[in-house]
Amino acid sequence: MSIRDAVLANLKQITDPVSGQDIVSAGIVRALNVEGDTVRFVMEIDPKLAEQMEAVRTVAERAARAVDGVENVSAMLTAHAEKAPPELKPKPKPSQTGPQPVAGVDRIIAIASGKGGVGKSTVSANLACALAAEGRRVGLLDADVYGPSQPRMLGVSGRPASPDGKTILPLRNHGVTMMSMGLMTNEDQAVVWRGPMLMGALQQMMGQVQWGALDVLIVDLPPGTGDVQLTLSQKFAVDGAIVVSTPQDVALIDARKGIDMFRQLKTPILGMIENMSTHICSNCGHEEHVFGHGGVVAEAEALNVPLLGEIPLHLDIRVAADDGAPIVVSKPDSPQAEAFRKIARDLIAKGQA
Ligand SMILES: Nc1ncnc2c1ncn2[C@@H]1O[C@H](COP(=O)(O)OP(=O)(O)OP(=O)(O)O)[C@@H](O)[C@H]1O
Repeated sequence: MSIRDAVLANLKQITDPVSGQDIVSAGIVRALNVEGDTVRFVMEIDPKLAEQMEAVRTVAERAARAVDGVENVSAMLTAHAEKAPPELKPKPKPSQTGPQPVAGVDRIIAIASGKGGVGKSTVSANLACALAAEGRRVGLLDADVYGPSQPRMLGVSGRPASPDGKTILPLRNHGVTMMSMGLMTNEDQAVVWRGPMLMGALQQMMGQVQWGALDVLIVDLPPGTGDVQLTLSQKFAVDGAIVVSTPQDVALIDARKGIDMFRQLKTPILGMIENMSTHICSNCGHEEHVFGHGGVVAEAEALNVPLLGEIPLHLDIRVAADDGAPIVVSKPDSPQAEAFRKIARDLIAKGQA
């Protein structure tokens, strides 16, 4: 049994005091991430129950640590999305609070997805590295507080330094300057991310991180249409959004919501990327359409947005991401890397990156 499965099995022994189900089935345990002997996950809870759930969090951490091979466990409490998101009806703000540029940053591109797990972070990391390989000065902000994955994907670790206590020094690898909101949270501390906190944290990341002079800052957003997306588009001059989706109907429905949101926020949509487009067997090269095929092409056409590219589902892409060197860095000449590199070159040719 893998460590992940063993941790999940132990967590399933814990009852959610609210629903009476186990905390995994109740959907409380999210973004479970195993890296070597370190296990991280978040527990999505009703913020009103934070005190009561803190006890459950402690038990959950202990249960995860009981698994053989696990040394460190970090479980964070996060507030689950409350009510209908206010972002559906954004109110225009007075001009002085309108979208502002970030000093030294020429362009901001947001990478979004309607649904989690469709490969938004993988696309962001590869696109950032591919743009850097083309000679662009690239920053990557991992704004996915619920499941920060860029430190792992880009192979960086450690907490960013702040020599003066005001500015934050980003990390750098594969030619990309990177900062992750996940690196700012204290691993031992339970954090309930509420809307205003998220907004504050995002503003801090954009304004206080010493990005230096960048041609493009890529922002890897959390999935869905929430506070982070809203704040980013309302407070910062976002030049364009790219929406990543798999060809499945369920993912596409959510992708459409994301596109609607950006349209309402008047953020230009640069296009859609179909990820996990076809599965290419790493042994025999046989192609298979695991999640269907062509769904995103059709959707992009229906929504009148460009299709920027199709990325195959390939084991090497996943392995490269887990090993801290995205495929465009670890196997730059592979057809899988070429799929990302072509998108990067096209964006540069159009003056968008
Ligand atoms: N084209 C691909 N081929 C193979 N594996 C992929 C591909 N794209 C993504 N993956 C893998 O799928 C998993 C989910 O990808 P990723 O973390 O990029 O998704 P996400 O949309 O950012 O998810 P979330 O926002 O929920 O964190 C990862 O293990 C990643 O390595």
